[in-house]
Amino acid sequence: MSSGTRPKVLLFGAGGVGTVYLWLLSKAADTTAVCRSNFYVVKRDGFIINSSIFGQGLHFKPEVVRDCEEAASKAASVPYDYVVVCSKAIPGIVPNLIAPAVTPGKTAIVLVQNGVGIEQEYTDAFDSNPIISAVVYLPATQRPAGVIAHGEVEKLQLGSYPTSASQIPARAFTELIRAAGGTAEFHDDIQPRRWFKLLINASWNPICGLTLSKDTDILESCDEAGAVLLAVMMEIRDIANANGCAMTKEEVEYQLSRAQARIPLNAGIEPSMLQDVQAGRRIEVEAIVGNAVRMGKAKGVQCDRLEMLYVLAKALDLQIGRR
Ligand SMILES: NC(=O)C1=CN([C@@H]2O[C@H](COP(=O)(O)OP(=O)(O)OC[C@H]3O[C@@H](n4cnc5c(N)ncnc54)[C@H](OP(=O)(O)O)[C@@H]3O)[C@@H](O)[C@H]2O)C=CC1
Ligand SMILES: CC(C)(CO)C(=O)C(=O)O
Repeated sequence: MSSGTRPKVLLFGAGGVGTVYLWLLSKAADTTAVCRSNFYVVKRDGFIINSSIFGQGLHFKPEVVRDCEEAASKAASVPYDYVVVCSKAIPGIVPNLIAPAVTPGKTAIVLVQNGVGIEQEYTDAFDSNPIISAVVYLPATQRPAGVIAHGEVEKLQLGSYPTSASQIPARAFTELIRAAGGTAEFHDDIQPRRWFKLLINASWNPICGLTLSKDTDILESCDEAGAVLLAVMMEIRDIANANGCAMTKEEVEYQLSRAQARIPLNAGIEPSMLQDVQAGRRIEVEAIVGNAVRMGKAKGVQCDRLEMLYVLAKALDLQIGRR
């Protein structure tokens, strides 16, 4: 590790999820965050996290930079051990942006993002660096800039990418998150965990984003809704199964039941894709829906409902991009 026993971490994507991990990691590592629209606010006032788990009004002032070139110049001769990517998973952009802060053969890149098929562009860009793939359960929103609301779950599931790569960097990062007080599980193969989470994201995220509705509002909208959601999730399950990540119908029903159980509590969730649509931001349509559809079609899996969601969400994303 770089300085004594404290590893050196750069966060790229200081939004809802990233800031909670920045706060946690700052307890066990030397941290710096790349900030964009929140740069001036955070540089002046720091972040405030209101978390159902860690406490309300948590104030901290991290080291912030405007981009990875500035991060690299501040790092001087001591390279980053980790670049943690918590921006939205929009393909074709981030590897170039983080490159100045990535030391070949040294810096591990940790992808804390939703979706499937998101890792390969990092392996292509950084073929001598460890790539760590992380599935994240952490409902969080940044509103206004610098103020993070975090709900009742915090869990990372981590593994190497590709699965055959050395496990040492992913295991070390898992230990770092634990040492910082977070919840982290190492998995020999992280891909089945990605698909299990995708059951929720590839179904609820586009449906809620396209309808400007919380998940429970969809379920309550008409008698047909529950069966349609189950059918979409079963298509995702079939694609996962065809790609070597077996899931049972019971696991699918469990994922659907989580939203059903929140109806009497009046506790609907606004998935991140809905929040992005409301804020006029580009959506993670390829990472969360498009990649799965393509992987399904390549294996001859029937996924008409998911494909329809992809086409609609893609058109919405392009429309947002034109505004
Ligand atoms: N939010 C949630 O509840 C959950 C999210 N996830 C997943 O976690 C990942 C992160 O999501 P979330 O935290 O919601 O994302 P946010 O949109 O809250 O944060 C992303 C951050 O990345 C920053 N960013 C993007 N591009 C750049 C750039 N070029 N330079 C500097 N900063 C940049 C954004 O800055 P700017 O503000 O300037 O755009 C923003 O602060 C996603 O893959 C999401 O699907 C998973 C579980 C739950
Ligand atoms: C499951 C959920 C809704 C929150 O953890 C999510 O992953 C998202 O908002 O994208």
